[in-house]
Amino acid sequence: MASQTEVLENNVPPSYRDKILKWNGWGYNDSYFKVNSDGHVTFTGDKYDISGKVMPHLRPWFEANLGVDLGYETKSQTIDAFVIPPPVDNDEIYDMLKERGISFSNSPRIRLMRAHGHTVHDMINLRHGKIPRIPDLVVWPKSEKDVVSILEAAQSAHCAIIPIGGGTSVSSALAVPELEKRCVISMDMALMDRIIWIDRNNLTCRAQAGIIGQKLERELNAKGFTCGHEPDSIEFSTLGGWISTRASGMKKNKYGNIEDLLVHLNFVSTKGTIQRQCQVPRISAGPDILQVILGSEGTLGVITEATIKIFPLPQVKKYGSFVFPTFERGVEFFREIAKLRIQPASLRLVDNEQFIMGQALKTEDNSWWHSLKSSLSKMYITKWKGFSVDQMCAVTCVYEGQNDEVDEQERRLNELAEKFQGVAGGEENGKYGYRLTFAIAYLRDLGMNYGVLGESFETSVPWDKVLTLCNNVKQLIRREAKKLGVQYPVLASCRVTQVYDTGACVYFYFGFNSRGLTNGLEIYDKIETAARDEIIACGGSISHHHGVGKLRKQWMLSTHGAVSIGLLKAIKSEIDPANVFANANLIDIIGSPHSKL
Ligand SMILES: Cc1cc2nc3c(=O)[nH]c(=O)nc-3n(C[C@H](O)[C@H](O)[C@H](O)COP(=O)(O)OP(=O)(O)OC[C@H]3O[C@@H](n4cnc5c(N)ncnc54)[C@H](O)[C@@H]3O)c2cc1C
Repeated sequence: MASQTEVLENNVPPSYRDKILKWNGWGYNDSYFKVNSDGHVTFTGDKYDISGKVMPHLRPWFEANLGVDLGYETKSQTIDAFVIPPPVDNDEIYDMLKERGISFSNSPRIRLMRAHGHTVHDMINLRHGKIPRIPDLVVWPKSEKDVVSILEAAQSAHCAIIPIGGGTSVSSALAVPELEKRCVISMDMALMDRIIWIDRNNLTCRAQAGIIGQKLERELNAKGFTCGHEPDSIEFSTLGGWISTRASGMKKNKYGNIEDLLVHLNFVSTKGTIQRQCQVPRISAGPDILQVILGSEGTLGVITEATIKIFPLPQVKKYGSFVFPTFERGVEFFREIAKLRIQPASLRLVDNEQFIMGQALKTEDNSWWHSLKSSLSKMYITKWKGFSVDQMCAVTCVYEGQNDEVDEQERRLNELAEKFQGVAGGEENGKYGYRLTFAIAYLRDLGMNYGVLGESFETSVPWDKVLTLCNNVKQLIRREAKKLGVQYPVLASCRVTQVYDTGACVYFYFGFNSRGLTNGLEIYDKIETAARDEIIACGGSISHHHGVGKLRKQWMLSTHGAVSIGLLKAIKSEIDPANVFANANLIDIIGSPHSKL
């Protein structure tokens, strides 16, 4: 790492982010996929179900589906080789923070750890390149009072601020705009991580915004409650991050999305604090200001505390699974579930490509796929039921509730599945599908070691367009990749992850082997942009839950129209006239250095 002449620090707290997370990949330092000396893939560490296990089908899957050659490695540079730009110094802010007793540091590594999220660009820049502009200073408020104090100091010393929660953003929301000349402060919310109170009568909980999902859930569970919000990033993402990105969790059918769970919050802006005077379940008092803050992506101010709904822990949690002969049948099944409003806590339909990928991740002893290949069940599925292994797909579900409620849900789903030629696949396969969720996030890093560029992206779409959108986008990805010179098989796969009355959320995985290409990332960008254009042409949205950040900003105008964008700009210039919150997410601000207007 390039040295920096002077490191200025005050009372730097020990931080999980700096101690146990990777600097150039996803998740915990000790947890990653690797190829053993005998050529099989295993998962290291001891934090996940698959830790320490061998996945004998994974390497062949990578070879067949992405043309990966273990002889061709694209290892990451080391942290020592990484060139970190020097900070924009601002003596005034250092002095003011010290006077106010605020913890801060401008150490290169601490700044780097807060300079990015987890897009493919972020990862490629870390592994093989550099990040041209990173925060100049990191601060750690311990309370709302500290947040107010930091904002005052930043305004007075002409600094910009970017709040950071878990740093799991996949929209470039945390990237510092390259043209920003001011000293940029990354406000790390990690020390504001407490549950403040739990109200058992009204079933609400007040927590500080920096609390990480897994901690919030663990502490609520210990008291007999759950908040029910379970994004796939729950291990690292925060309450404040969820609100500011309008996050969605896998169990939204039962508990709701973050906007349904949010009752109240405190929001510190450069104009003062927004705080509703009463904590009521609903209010008819003009447009809802909470809806302006939800999804504001750090552009307007800092969420410091929030009150959310909580629920008694369910009596039963049970998994289920089904296989369907085709994706079409699976979508019809989901459509009917939504019509009848009988969706269990979570439902996922994976296409054939993802079904096969899921099987490739299983250890030999527990592979459903493996047993299908060799046992009577394969005969049952393929011969008697007429399923083709190249087309079948799977549904996994989570049931949560009272005993009789779950029994009834299970009974109705089993009955309905039969109508669409679905075959029950058992609880164990359902459970495995969900448990894999957290490990799958590590898979991209393995691919990147062998030249694979991969990403996931998502959308929401009306029911009548789900199938067209899924088929068209997958075909487009393969077509564009070929046209742009990708020489190996391309992964284009999707799953339906949320159902609504009027439509669904569709989540895509896309990846290709960049071996032999000099401009892999450019090709990647062209394909992703074309895929997003296709999504929109097919009636989908720019995002269901990942948000806009800077990555999807180009589609904001066509999504909302000029009048609405004008309104968003007016809100921004009213609440943050000096553009202190200068991450440049969502919209361009007239007069700001990044503005194209
Ligand atoms: C493997 C993986 C799985 C994911 N799964 C899901 C999923 O299932 N559902 C889902 O919705 N998303 C998912 N995401 C995306 C991401 O986790 C969410 O966007 C999440 O809500 C971000 O929270 P965070 O705390 O990490 O925020 P960060 O990444 O730190 O920040 C995101 C944005 O919020 C702002 N921000 C953060 N905290 C505050 C605050 N207190 N006040 C004001 N602004 C703030 C930041 O400035 C930034 O603009 C996933 C991402 C990854 C990498």
